Amino acid sequence: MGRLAVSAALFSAALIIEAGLVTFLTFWPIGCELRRVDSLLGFLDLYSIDSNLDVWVLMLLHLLALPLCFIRVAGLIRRHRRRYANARMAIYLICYTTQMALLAKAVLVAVFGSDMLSPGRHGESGLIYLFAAILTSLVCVFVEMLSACALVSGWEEGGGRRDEAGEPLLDKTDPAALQRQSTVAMLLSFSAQDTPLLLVAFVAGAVAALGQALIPYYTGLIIDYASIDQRFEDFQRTCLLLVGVAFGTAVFTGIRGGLFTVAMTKLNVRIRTSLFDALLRQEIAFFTSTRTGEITSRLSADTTTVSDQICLNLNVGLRSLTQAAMVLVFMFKASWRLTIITFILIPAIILICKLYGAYYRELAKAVQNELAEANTVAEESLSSMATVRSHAAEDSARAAYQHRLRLFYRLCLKEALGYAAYITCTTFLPNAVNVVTLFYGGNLVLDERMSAGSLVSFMLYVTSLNGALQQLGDVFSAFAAALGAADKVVELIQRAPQMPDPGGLQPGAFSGHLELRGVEFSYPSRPDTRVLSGVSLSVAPGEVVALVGPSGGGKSSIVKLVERFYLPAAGAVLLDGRDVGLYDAKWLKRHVALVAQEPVLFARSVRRNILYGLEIEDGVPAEEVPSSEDVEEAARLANAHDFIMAMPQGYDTDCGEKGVSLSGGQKQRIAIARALVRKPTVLLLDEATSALDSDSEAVVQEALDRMMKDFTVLVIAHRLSTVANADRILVIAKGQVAEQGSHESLAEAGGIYSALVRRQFSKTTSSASLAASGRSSYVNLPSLNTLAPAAGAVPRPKDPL
Ligand SMILES: Nc1ncnc2c1ncn2[C@@H]1O[C@H](COP(=O)(O)OP(=O)(O)OP(=O)(O)O)[C@@H](O)[C@H]1O
Repeated sequence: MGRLAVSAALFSAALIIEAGLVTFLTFWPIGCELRRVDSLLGFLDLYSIDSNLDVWVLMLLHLLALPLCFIRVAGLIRRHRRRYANARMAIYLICYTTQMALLAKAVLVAVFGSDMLSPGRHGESGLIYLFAAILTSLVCVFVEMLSACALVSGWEEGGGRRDEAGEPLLDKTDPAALQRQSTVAMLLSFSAQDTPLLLVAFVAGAVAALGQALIPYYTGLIIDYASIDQRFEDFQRTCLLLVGVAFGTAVFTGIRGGLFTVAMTKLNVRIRTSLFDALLRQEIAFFTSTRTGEITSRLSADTTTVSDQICLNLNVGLRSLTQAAMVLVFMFKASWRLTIITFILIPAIILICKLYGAYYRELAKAVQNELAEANTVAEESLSSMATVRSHAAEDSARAAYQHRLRLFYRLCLKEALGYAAYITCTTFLPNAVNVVTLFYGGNLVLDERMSAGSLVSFMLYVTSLNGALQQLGDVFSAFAAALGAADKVVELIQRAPQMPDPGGLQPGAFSGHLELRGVEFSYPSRPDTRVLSGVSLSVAPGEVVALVGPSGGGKSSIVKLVERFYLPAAGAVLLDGRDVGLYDAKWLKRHVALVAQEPVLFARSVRRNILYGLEIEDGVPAEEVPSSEDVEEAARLANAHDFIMAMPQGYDTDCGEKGVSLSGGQKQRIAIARALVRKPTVLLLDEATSALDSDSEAVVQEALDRMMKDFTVLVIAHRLSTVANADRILVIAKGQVAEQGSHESLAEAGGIYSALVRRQFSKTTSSASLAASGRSSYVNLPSLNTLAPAAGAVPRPKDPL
């Protein structure tokens, strides 16, 4: 950072002084009183000196510029020493050599006066000098502009690191610079869609800037007419003109502001939509490894920062730029000498802005990160408020949040200090320049080379230019902050999902034969821990297979693989003999329905919760959307119809956020209805009753028992009644199928299952025998999971211990 800052500072200083000089060399002949030029060939005479003060101004400029020009050339030669053949280097060298020759000549003239290079002797070569000066100036400015753009957009970032051949290392090794490139490209492509709107806004802004520049001009005229020339009619006319100009300026300023606000909103909507789309595309592993607070912070805070800051600053930036350009033209018209003096201000302000921009960008990124962390901590507590309350953990939640906020506050303090230093400099510099301008301008008025009105106009221009430049500085740092936030948003938008897209298979006939063949699996967040090792199982159409076994054995992971939340590392998950990945995702989710352990409902009506994923908005053709009768039938099957009808608005009752206004059992029954309304062929039941109290469980279990007769079912069960009802039982332990068979055969086999059953009986006070429980009756017995945790398995909070 240190070396980068120093070289950026030197680069910027040289660049700015050069730009000043280029302008100086180009405008000097134009600004000079033309009566002094007998012919164009006599242009060298333009360097003749009017007063001692002029000599000092010239000397100061040249003395400042020359060493910086040398540093710049030396830096160029060092950076490009292996690339002499490079065309860019050649252009640089020609331009700078010519410029240095011009500068040397200017210094000689400034020191010894124009006699030394008389027009008579050097007229011919002088003309060539003039064209060379203008041409080289233009080329230099163009090349430097490209260079500056590259620096800002990251093409030349990376601390100037180069490989052996002197090529920038960035495209191979610097992800930050690459990210910045794609951020800028994506933002440009987002904004490009509003080009007509932005063009109109820009034209309105240019007209407003012209108006702004005219106001000081007419003010100066009014002062001259009122105090010096005493021309009353002209005075009145100019006053009226000024009112007209002020009104026109206000109208165009309003148009520009309004249009930019519209563009800002459009950009915001576009960024949010793209980001949300990108998030919906991501694989499940992304959501388990990224905290929800961080994601929502990107979606809310960062997208707003990006669109607001970019549009606002584009608006202010363009306005300031056009205003500065217009004001400069008027300033040159009023007094070229004074204009050159004020030009000293530009390098200083731009240099400070550049350095501050780099520093601020880093800080802004850190502040955004810290805020996202604080949000995550708050979100974690707020989204699990019941758990926080039930463990009386409010104090630790508050402490964690306060800790994050303290870190955030410290960073903001740093940011504020940086801002304070920046404001101090940018407030002092313009005032210092005002004093110098007044001093020199006063001298010109005393020498009668400028009218008092022109001096007043000029001072108003200087104020206007200061304002424009200060705003440009603010724009620069705000852009930097917006780019920092945009980097993260664009990174998410461009993130490619780590799972291949599903196929488009939608077979007409589907029997629901489910098979896992030699499946090996690890979670992406823990690639070294094998969760399933060579699991093979098969569920025939219409069969009910129960998965039992110790906690952490891998039962839920099997269901997640069938749902294609994850991909197996080896082996295959097949439906009707074809890989699950080949099926169309929407088709698959209609034919293979899941009732999860902890049902999630959304803040919408009961009806829409049952229809979740099957509405017209989900891309389902109108004729395939289940009817109200279908919804009610599913709810009846799920034992949910009666309690739904008992609610004030029946199926239109709002479930509240995450279904808070319903009990656990009610939520689970709605989730079952949601699965049934799809009329699936395969049902996956993941311990659907484990989180319920015994009353709710009885009702839900009854619904499940009823369902199991009609579908191919893979059920993770820890209730003996469910297990006993199954056609086949698979014992999953340590990621493998340890045993399989019927309840009776396994209970007698003396393995893991019989140990589970034995221990369950010893814990049960009730003497209800398993055999007597029958296939359809429900017996509320303790969990099989509680009996024998697998060695090495991680116990999880959901276990009903
Ligand atoms: N998202 C995840 N990321 C990483 N590891 C996970 C994840 N989910 C589960 N695991 C781990 O995978 C292993 C198997 O978990 P799984 O949920 O499949 O077991 P289970 O047999 O269903 O357990 P339970 O009966 O308690 O639900 C466990 O060690 C668990 O810690």
